[in-house]
Amino acid sequence: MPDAALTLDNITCTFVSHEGGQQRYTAVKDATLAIAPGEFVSVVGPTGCGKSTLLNVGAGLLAPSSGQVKVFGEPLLGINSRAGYMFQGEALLPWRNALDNVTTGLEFAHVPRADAQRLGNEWLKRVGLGGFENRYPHQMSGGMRKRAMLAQTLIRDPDIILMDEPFSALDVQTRQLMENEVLALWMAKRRAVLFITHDLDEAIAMSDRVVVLSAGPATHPIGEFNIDLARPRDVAEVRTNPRFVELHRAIWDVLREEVLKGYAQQKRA
Ligand SMILES: Nc1ncnc2c1ncn2[C@@H]1O[C@H](COP(=O)(O)OP(=O)(O)OP(=O)(O)O)[C@@H](O)[C@H]1O
Repeated sequence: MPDAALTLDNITCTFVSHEGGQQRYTAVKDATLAIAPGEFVSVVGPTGCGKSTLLNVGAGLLAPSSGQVKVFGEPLLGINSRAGYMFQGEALLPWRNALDNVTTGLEFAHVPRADAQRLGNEWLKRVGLGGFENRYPHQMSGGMRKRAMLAQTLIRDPDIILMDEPFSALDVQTRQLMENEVLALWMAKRRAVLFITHDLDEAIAMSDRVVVLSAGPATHPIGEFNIDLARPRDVAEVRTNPRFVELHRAIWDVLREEVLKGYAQQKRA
């Protein structure tokens, strides 16, 4: 069997709070998750359960307290250079136009400027921003900024794509358009994707597999579902498929209780 693209093996993350004494909070405990090359995996879980923490561990931005991360079979030490990371918030530099934002990563990788600009323009076209290369972030809509961020993440053709609720700030229509665009780009390249979302519909519509996390503290996977819906998929149309409805019910059965627990904890906090 080929190595998984990304393996999170028995990961535990304990944070130490320095406010008011040395309080410890174990956000993630003994979490194991593997993503095959070319596989699209979504992780869903209640708010604040530890989804971003797991993604940060996979990106090499956060060292786990225990456990191991492997990238194509090799232990990860430091930043995961085979991964591209698309954050939840705004990641564009306000003083750079769309083209210069999209090519930032290439610049860090010392790609010659002419090559970077050619690739940048190609990617801007691919995400529907052809002709907008000179726009600055404040001159773009939320959807346009997300498109630029997508191009910024994919331009280096990473083997692993990590996405943390990338479209949560968008209106429903723009969001569905972007989801379809991501699927089309993914179908063309078939990279490993770890997609974090709290939206179960989005997770099912996009993924090959949906992993459900327990409410925190000590979050870990408690359910895993293969999404056997045919591809290519249209994220809006697939929601009316009877199998989608069936999968939604089965996953929600597991997720519901965790969401309620997470909600109760937030109210207590
Ligand atoms: N650096 C840190 N120091 C202390 N606690 C942290 C740190 N990072 C995360 N936490 C805590 O760990 C828990 C999990 O946070 P995380 O951001 O991973 O959750 P999430 O599931 O991604 O949340 P959301 O759904 O709101 O995006 C939270 O209780 C959070 O407060």
